[in-house]
Amino acid sequence: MSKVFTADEVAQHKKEGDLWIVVDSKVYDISKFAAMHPGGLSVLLDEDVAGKDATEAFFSLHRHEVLEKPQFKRLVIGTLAGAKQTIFARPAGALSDVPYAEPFWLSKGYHSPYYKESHRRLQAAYRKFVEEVIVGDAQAREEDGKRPSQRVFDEMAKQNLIAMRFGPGPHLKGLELMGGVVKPEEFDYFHELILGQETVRVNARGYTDGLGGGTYIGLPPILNFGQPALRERIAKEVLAGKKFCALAITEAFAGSDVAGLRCMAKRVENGWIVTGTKKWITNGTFADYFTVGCRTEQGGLVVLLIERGEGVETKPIKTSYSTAAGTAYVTFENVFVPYENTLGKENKGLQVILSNFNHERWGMCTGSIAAQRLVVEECLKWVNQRKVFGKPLHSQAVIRAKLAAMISRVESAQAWLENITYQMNHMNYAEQADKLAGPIALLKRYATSTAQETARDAVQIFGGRGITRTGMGRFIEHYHRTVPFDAVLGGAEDVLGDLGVRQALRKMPKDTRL
Ligand code: HEM
Repeated sequence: MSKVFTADEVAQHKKEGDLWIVVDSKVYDISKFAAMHPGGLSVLLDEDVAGKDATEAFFSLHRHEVLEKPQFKRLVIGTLAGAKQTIFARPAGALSDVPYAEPFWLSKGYHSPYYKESHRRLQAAYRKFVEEVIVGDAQAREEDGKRPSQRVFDEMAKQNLIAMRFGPGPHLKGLELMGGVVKPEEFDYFHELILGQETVRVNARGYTDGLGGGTYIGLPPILNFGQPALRERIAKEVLAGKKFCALAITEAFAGSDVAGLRCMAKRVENGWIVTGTKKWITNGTFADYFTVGCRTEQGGLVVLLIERGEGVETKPIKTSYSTAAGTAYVTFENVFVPYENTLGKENKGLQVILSNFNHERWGMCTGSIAAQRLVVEECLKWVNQRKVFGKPLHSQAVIRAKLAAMISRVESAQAWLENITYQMNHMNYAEQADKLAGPIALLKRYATSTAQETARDAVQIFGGRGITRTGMGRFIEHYHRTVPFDAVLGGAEDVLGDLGVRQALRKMPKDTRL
């Protein structure tokens, strides 16, 4: 690698079997690799490529990460005399300096009233953790469809990250959070927002849901409505990453209209007998505990904690994201559930189900908006390096107009999210339910509908690459394919929009007139 070659020396090696090229100051001997090159041999024998500096050609066809792979790093035999490396991968954990790639509070020279030092420390530590511990597993599992590796859950549990995902609260008491970067008593919703936004950087939507998505929505009803003994037992195992929860509300018969559930719970001595089905249950294929919404014989609803066991069957549902999310169809056949597994009161199940919706939807907004931002960064980089008609792609006004819309959408969504997060920090749970259910529903509707516009624009910018699962546009293809999830989970856009407006109308003063 230390050897220095002149341009003339490199130029001597320009034929099949004896082929060198230069990419970003490094000399590659691709004599043997050329025959295996996925882009073919002929492109490498082109007179502008063989024995030449092919940096520009390379970067218009490959992601930088190709050069980082060990099998390709090995092809480097030296450097080009007088040339300097100009393109560097962002080191693990570092911030991006592409404009708008980071929210304002993380962009050099900008300010924010919301974030303190503990937020910055958590962000820096967790980004590094995500890139060093999670990304590799995420990309591999998104591909093979297996659930996130136990190793990742174990590492997360060591840092108490699983506990932190549930936001501020007594469950954090006495814990050392991410090596002590934030104290349990100072942990607030902005810390939780950071975890939500950084996690999506793994760019694997199914995996992200696999990484505790079910627990994120399935555990809170247990923590908030379970008997103390049950609560403690389950929280201990789940926060340690050893057991997993799933929230089992939706059915083939009922989705956003939870009042229409058909899964039946019959009262028997010391408990319940449950029979019915549930569909689209995130983490269901590997969950140990199911927080299940059931109809009672009185026609009301009850929420029960059902443990995996006799009569409980789960089978995977293939959706447009990977089975790493463990999305399942769940059947309960005459399952006996002890009475102490009742969460909240009999026939008051709707209250239990609805109680966590705001927090859940807000959590979805954090991820959805951060994912939108990653797409903006991908597009800005691409338009900068891609040449069309001899000029960078950004020299086209229509492309700049698309970027203007994309940037505006993500910045407005982030600003709205931070405002709501600030409100959450200053309200108790009941106030949040009263005052923020509407705004959170409207924000989620906005975030996910703008996300879909951004996905469509990004595909137009990337062209064929934006619909190809490998290569330059692979994250755009992934985003475009999986973006509808955010728009459906936690309530479809139209339902949420309607909820937001109905909440506002309920609060209209009776005596107001134009
Ligand atoms: C060190 C040198 C190179 C390595 C290690 C390399 C590696 C690869 C790899 C792994 C792919 C598969 C797609 C991807 O993962 O991005 C690919 C595709 C391709 N490569 Fe290269 N490549 C090299 C140099 C070049 C050069 C100099 C050209 C110049 C024209 C070229 C042209 C192509 C083309 C046309 C494709 C297909 C792109 C597509 O399907 O969109 N490669 N290369």
